[in-house]
Amino acid sequence: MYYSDQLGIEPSATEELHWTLEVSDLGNQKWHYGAQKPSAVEKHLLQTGRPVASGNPSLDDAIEKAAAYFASVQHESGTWPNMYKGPMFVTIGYVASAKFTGTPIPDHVTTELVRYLVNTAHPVDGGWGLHETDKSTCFGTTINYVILRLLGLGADHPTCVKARKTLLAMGGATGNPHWGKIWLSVLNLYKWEGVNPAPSELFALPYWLPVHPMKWWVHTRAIYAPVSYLYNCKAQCKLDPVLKQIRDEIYTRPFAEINFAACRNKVCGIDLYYPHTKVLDAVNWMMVQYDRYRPRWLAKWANDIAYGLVLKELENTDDLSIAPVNGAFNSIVVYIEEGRSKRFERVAERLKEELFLSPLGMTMMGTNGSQVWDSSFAVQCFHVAQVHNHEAVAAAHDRAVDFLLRSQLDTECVPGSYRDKRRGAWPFSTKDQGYTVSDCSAEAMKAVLMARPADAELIQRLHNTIDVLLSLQNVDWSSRLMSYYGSFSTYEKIKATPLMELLNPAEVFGNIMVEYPYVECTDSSILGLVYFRKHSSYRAADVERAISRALCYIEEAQNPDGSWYGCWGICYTYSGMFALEAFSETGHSYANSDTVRRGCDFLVRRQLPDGGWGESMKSCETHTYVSTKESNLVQTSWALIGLLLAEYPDLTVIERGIRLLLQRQASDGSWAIEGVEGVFNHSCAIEYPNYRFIFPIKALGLYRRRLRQGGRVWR
Ligand SMILES: CC(C)=CCC[C@@H](C)[C@H]1CC[C@@]2(C)C3=C(CC[C@]12C)[C@@]1(C)CC[C@H](O)C(C)(C)[C@@H]1CC3
Repeated sequence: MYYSDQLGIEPSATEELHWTLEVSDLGNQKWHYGAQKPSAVEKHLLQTGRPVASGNPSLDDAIEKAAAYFASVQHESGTWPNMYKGPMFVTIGYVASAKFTGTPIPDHVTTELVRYLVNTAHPVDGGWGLHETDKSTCFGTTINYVILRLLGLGADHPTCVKARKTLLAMGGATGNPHWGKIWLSVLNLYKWEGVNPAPSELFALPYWLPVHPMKWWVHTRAIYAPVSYLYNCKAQCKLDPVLKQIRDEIYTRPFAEINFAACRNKVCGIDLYYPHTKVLDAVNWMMVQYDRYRPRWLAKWANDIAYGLVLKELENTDDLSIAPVNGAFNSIVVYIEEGRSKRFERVAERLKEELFLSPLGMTMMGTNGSQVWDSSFAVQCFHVAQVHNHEAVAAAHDRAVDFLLRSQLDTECVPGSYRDKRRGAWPFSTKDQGYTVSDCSAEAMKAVLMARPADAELIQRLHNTIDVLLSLQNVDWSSRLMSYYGSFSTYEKIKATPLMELLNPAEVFGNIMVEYPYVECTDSSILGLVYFRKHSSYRAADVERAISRALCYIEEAQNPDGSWYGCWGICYTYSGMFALEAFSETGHSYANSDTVRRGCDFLVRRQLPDGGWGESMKSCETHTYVSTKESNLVQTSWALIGLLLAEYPDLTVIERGIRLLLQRQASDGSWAIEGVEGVFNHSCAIEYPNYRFIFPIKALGLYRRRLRQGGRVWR
């Protein structure tokens, strides 16, 4: 029973299966309301009852059943739709955009959005954090409280009463970090003079300057372009009775008495992950003076430049935007410029693709999905487990491969977008989103090569992938200087110095200003290149050199205790798996490599008494391995995959982990969601529900292979 049920908030249909999920050929997803016969996919996503655990299946049975179950919940588009949730600061974008632009939110959506927030409120204090499993913070509590009130929940509703009490105890909404203050200002619940400056003039600076925003990390610049526009015109929603009431509810003092300018640098201590540097404070102070005295025409001129960049982003993403945060800001900016134009309607419509439904209710996801990433790993795990051509799996396997082939980027961005060549690469979610990611490209390439190893036309298509991938490696002089030579970053190679982090204004996230070297991205890139090398001699010398440089980087990035810090999954377990796979594919194993040996020993030392592994989100925040009490299915699989690929000699260690995977499997072959697996920017956790199939299947498959090689059988 959900908390929302206890409070009498009924799901938008007494049967939640009244909802249907529409998915296009390119993986774009949208939930619709209306009674239709639910498919296996909707049942899988919305069912609440779980089958009981099945005891001890045989290894073959477990693999067979798991793969068959996973195949059965694939959508016919070749994707595995799933709720990519966790961050608690995204839905505000959808609700604020609707409020600002006067776009109605349908009742059934409203109900489900409310239900999700009611169900995720902190059980003790009733607030919300940066992500779903976080402690309550000022940011999370303020914006989600505002959402509930805008969606029509009364101030006297128990959920609001409890959250408000917590918010006021934290000092009220003036303690919000930068982004919270921006959303509040857009909603006319705060004053722009209390927001640290983000002038659009930054985008008008000459590109050769090392601080030019178009050299920042793609997400940060994609968000700051529309934000700077809103800042320069001090955009504000029309004040109405509800907003007036909220103004009276979220502060510890009457709105009219608050000195907003004095709150510019005030951030609630609970929220603070990345405090301002002195450099940022000084720059902010200067920009405040600038903002005060600059002529109106200059602000407008700079805004035209920022708007031009927003339009290019929309063109390059078919009106979707890189992710919902900038998508929501973009929709407001387009509305200010064009009113309810055709473009605005389409941007607002596409924003809805980021909403997803679960038994808890509906929320806005971190991106429009994880389609390409998941389908790549799914294809790979079917091959590793040698079930890709089994009757229950073959069709799903082929559909996933076709989806990947359809999703390869085949156009360039419009000129003047400050984007690199992308033809041949793959994105994380969908082709429409259209942003190259290094590891997504490499893993997708690996998957299609596993499926169609002898396809000459495919190899030809992959030449472009190789060109993009090679262009992404960090190999210029500054990378030598900063010792990330040979590494790969996420979307682009590093274009501006990491010293830019001194100007990180976000307060709640680390490492967002520029690209960084990432061990996982480097590992996956190696894997992609190694697979390609097996099938083609295209740019052989370059590929060879890229692989060896990347390996050197990973060796250097290893910590003295043998671990690698993971940035996109929790945490050392995730990264350890990727690193060990990269070494294994290049001929290094426990027997012949000291690096591998230390990597394995680190993992083995963390095995829990029940044979599994469990790592806490605190590892990411504190950069030290923090174990959970309970072991976790996905992390256990990661550790096992690493050890198996490294040919860790002691099979009993591995066998204990394998038993745990089998014990947790339900009688229908599935596994339950156990906890959050992913992370970003060191502080925000995000769920990857498909990992609970992909990685256990891969681990079991590798284990079976190992037993067969040794001529042994599972007892
Ligand atoms: C702080 C900001 C800007 C918030 C918006 C959220 C996005 C930045 C997040 C949500 C999902 C996210 C973590 C993601 C990634 C980057 C940052 C994203 C897009 C990437 C693509 C980086 C490379 C990684 O190896 C991997 C492919 C796993 C992830 C996938 C999700």
